[in-house]
Amino acid sequence: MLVVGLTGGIATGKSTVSNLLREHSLPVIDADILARQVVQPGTPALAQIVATFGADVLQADGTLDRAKLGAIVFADEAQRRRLNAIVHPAVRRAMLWGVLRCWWRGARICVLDVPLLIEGGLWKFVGAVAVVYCSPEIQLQRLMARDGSAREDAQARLNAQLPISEKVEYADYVVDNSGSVQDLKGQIEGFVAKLRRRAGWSWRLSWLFPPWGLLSAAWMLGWRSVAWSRRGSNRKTTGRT
Ligand SMILES: CC(C)(COP(=O)(O)OP(=O)(O)OC[C@H]1O[C@@H](n2cnc3c(N)ncnc32)[C@H](O)[C@@H]1O)[C@@H](O)C(=O)NCCC(=O)NCCS
Ligand SMILES: Nc1ncnc2c1ncn2[C@@H]1O[C@H](COP(=O)(O)OP(=O)(O)OP(=O)(O)O)[C@@H](O)[C@H]1O
Repeated sequence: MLVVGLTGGIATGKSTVSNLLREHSLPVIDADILARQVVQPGTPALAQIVATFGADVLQADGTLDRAKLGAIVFADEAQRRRLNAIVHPAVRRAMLWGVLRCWWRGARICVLDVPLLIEGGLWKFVGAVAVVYCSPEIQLQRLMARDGSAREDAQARLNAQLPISEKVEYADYVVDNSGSVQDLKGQIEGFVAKLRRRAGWSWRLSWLFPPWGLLSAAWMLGWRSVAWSRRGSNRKTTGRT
């Protein structure tokens, strides 16, 4: 099964792209949704959040006050790291189960929509990285319009992630979402066709004979790490940072 890591900057359009991919019958596992599920009342992650940030980050009904916690963690990197250390392991476990479910159902392609795919190092473990791009200015405008947030708050969220120009360097595919949603739909047609070609036919073999799947996954991971380290040394010799 081809596991595609879909990422981008905040509000560059990952969810919009994910919805279009679902319309093409590709299964999408959304890390933002999982990150909400793992902090539902009664979960160990929510208990750890309360122990770390205090009961003030809860609403009267016992659910997480996301706006309050967001205001804390997007203003302070150390606090954000503490939150990430609680939530990310639970999200990773849930994603792994999601991938296994896709494989079990015989999916040929499975898409992981993960905002922090590059920052968290998960990009190394997927078969292909797709980055949804738009310029930082468009990103900021869309973020402010969607969340009704002030420019400084939106900028603080943008600053909590690697700049989009750096994420693009990790991409096997770039989806340019600077234009209209109609333009995007056209690009997604081509993108899905490329993914289907890349997934090929060997997924059937992997499903019927799991050791083949494990071997080809190990080969792919090894090849990606060699290709990436070569790219890294080329960048050093050409003086790029
Ligand atoms: C801080 C929280 C409570 C704010 O909730 P809120 O509803 O306002 O935002 P939401 O979860 O919808 O996230 C919106 C976007 O913010 C960005 N974002 C979220 N968390 C982070 C983070 N820790 N670091 C950088 N960017 C982040 C992502 O691009 C995400 O798509 C929430 O984002 C959270 O629990 N974050 C930690 C978990 C996490 O890293 N989630 C991202 C996917 S794993
Ligand atoms: N091509 C487009 N033209 C105009 N608006 C768009 C376009 N693509 C997405 N948007 C809007 O921009 C906002 C951000 O898009 P979306 O929610 O898909 O981004 P995201 O990358 O998933 O965000 P997050 O990182 O917060 O999860 C939404 O309000 C969406 O409707």
